Amino acid sequence: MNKERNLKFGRETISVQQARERLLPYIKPIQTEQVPLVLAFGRRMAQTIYAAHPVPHFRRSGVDGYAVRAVDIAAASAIHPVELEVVEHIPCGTIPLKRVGAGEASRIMTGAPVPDGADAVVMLEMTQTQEDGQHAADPTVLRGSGKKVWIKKALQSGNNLTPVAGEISQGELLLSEGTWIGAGVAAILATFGCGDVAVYRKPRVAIFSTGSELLDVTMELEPGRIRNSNSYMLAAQVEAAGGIPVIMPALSDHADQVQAALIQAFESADCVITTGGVSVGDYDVLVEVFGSWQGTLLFNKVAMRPGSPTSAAVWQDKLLFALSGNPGASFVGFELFVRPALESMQGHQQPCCEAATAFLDVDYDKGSAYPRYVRGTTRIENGCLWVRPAGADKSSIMVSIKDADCLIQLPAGGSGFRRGELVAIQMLVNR
Ligand SMILES: Nc1nc2c(c(=O)[nH]1)N[C@H]1C(S)=C(S)[C@@H](COP(=O)(O)OP(=O)(O)OC[C@H]3O[C@@H](n4cnc5c(N)ncnc54)[C@H](O)[C@@H]3O)O[C@H]1N2
Ligand code: MOO
Ligand SMILES: [Mg+2]
Repeated sequence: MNKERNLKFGRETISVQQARERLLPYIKPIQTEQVPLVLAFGRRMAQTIYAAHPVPHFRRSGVDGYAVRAVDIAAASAIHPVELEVVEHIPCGTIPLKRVGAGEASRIMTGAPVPDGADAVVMLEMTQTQEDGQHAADPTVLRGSGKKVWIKKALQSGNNLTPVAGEISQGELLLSEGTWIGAGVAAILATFGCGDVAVYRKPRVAIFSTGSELLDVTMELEPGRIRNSNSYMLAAQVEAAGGIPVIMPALSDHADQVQAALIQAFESADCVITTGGVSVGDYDVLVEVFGSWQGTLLFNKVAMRPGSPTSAAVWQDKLLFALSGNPGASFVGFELFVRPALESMQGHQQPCCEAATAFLDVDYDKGSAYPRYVRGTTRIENGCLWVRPAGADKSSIMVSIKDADCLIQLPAGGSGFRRGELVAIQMLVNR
């Protein structure tokens, strides 16, 4: 066997876990940048946020009603309402000027500061005033003080108000570095006045496809040729993982030219992906490239189906992922290796999400020498999660990828799996 064939066939098979471990030393947080809050959605925090003030920072009424002293209305009921004198009206955004004393109440709106002296707020519906019936027509009728209100319900001290720091204490750790900025995080950042946010820069990912059968997306079909779908599929995956995809021009068939093109791409890319050309075929150019790779080859065979020829290498501390050409294998290879790497670069602390379990919805008869990662579709029935293959799950099949919301992780060996068995699944962001 000549040297070249040795390279193609003499591959050391390692597990998915071992492959991830080999990648780890090269996955480093990317630079950070300040962006306006509205442009930070979907990015990851590059700063830690502690509460600069308590929330709420004033005792906040939870209802529209009357701020009272609970002790004054302890005997109140619908039959025996307790009469109080209204001393003030407190809309939201104002500061109460009067203390609520014995026998007194202040009319207050939801979200307004509860006045000193008061320790509960009675809902409007549990009260009655002389003007009830008029105020719908004239909302200013009750604005002043010196009116009476009758309270028809007793309350405990603290009812219907949130104390200072009832939600968040000053100094509390709110958002750790690496937190993904979604709706809830955006609300916290806005609450604490973070108009600009430090986030990790989006990694630029160059995507190359290989193979002289490939036509560009706008080209007419020709006999024996297909359109390049993997580059666009991978670009969508890169974007979903927070990166900036850059679809690169077609590579030539010559290993030295391919190596030069890849190395050049690293000048502006944080990471490079190739698809195709990693198996044992005559024209599998990446194999040849890795035979004379000027950087480090990390692995070139992983115990997994699909995508066993998935390879990875390093060029000057940056990662090159060489995914299989078969669309299913390319998709899965990205999810297992590239997505976690891109997310780690953006500060994600646990990018390899833990598997959940689901009941298998159909028999799955194929055993496998390697663990399988089957594209799956989940459904919930009576509160239980069921999963079935998204469609034909051969590595060469592209059309079922769109229906996958998870990868079903089937262990190696055995003669298949029966409907109703519990299987591990890894959720995807694919739909
Ligand atoms: N004799 C063997 N043959 C194969 C083996 C093996 O071990 N021995 N492994 C099989 C496995 S497993 C896989 S996976 C594939 C890997 O193939 P490559 O990574 O070398 O990819 P190509 O040969 O370039 O293409 C395979 C297939 O995918 C289509 N393809 C490639 N690029 C694209 C693209 N950008 N968009 C759409 N489709 C693409 C290509 O036309 C081929 O049909 O090898 C098996 N063979
Ligand atoms: O490694 Mo493959 O199983 O055809 O994708
Ligand atoms: Mg091939």
